[in-house]
Amino acid sequence: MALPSPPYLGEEDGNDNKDSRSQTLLAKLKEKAKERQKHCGSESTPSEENTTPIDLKKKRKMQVVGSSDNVKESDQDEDVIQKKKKKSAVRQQTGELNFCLHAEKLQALKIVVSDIQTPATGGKDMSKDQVKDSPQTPEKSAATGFPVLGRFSKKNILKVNRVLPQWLAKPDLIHQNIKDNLHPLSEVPLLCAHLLKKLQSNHIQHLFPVQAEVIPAILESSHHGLLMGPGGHRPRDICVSAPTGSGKTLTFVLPVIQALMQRVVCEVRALAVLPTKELAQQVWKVFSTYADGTQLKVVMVAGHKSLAAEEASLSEVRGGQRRSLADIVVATPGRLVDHINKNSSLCLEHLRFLIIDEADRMIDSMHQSWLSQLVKAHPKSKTPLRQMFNEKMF
Ligand SMILES: Nc1ncnc2c1ncn2[C@@H]1O[C@H](COP(=O)(O)OP(=O)(O)OP(=O)(O)O)[C@@H](O)[C@H]1O
Repeated sequence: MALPSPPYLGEEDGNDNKDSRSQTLLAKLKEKAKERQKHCGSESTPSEENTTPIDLKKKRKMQVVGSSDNVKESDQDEDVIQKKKKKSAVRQQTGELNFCLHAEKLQALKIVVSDIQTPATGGKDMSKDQVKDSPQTPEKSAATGFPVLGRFSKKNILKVNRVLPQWLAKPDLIHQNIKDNLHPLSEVPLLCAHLLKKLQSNHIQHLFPVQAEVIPAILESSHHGLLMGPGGHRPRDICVSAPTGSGKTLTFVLPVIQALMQRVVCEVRALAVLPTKELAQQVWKVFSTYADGTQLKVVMVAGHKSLAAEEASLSEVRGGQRRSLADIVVATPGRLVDHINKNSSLCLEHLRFLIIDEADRMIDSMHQSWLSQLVKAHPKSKTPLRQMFNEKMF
């Protein structure tokens, strides 16, 4: 039996059927979606209050995934619309939550800030006077219990008055103008005939101001011997500060030679230390010039010769006994330390005059610790340093 074929309704009728079917399907889906929305809304509302935005997102995602299992592929468009709607709802909710969280944070910050500003005044600002009077140690915040840092009071610092020693605070001032303050040799007291003659033979008729001031002072202090100054006191140390070319070299050369020229036994009694070999050579030359005609011997140890040659010029051994060959030694710091450390030919037992020329530059070479080595080499090293400096210092 043949089945009755459906009546031909034309192409338009077929299309209508399809449309009506899809419309009904769409209507169903919409209903489902509405139900789901209602369902989701009623479920999520109470719990979302206690969840973080991240949890909410996860939840939404789970729901979306769960719902997609039940929906057919043809429903994807509708699903996307629903997702967007949900997302916007979630964003709105999370925005509110974020706002709430921010507000809470701000509140917390406000509490902390107010603690810092007003720990002890119950929220009121402290006046400047109160801050000044506040204790030195940091207080603990009443609200947090943490110590509040940075609240140290200002203390008036006592002004320190610099006190210079008398010899620096009240120095003997010497005229700067050399030409208008020349002193004829005949007027200079205590200068011996030998040196006057030597000066004249070197075409010097006048002494410069610094020379006229310092030479008599040194001669006076050594007038009663090398160990004792005026009144039985130890000879004074002397510090001279004068410009270049003012004649400082003769200022110490002349009195040292005059003080030593009557010596009986040759021993190193004067030591001049200079920063460079060239300066040592200049000073050695001046010493040699004015020591000429006396029995004084001037020796230079500045590295211009080998250490052994310098050693030989300092002393010799005769009859099993060491004999000094130098009364006045002119040295550079480096070589001086070498001789002190490496051999015993430099004996400083009888040293009476220590001359530190170019003292400002010599401070730079103090890293060689030549001065402390010198003090150690001196037999009076166990006595205080100032006694070591009984000699004159320029
Ligand atoms: N009374 C004097 N009359 C004439 N000339 C002098 C006199 N005293 C020193 N001179 C000469 O003046 C020059 C400078 O002297 P000197 O080298 O002693 O100065 P200084 O103060 O030691 O200088 P610097 O700080 O550069 O060593 C030298 O040529 C020296 O011969």
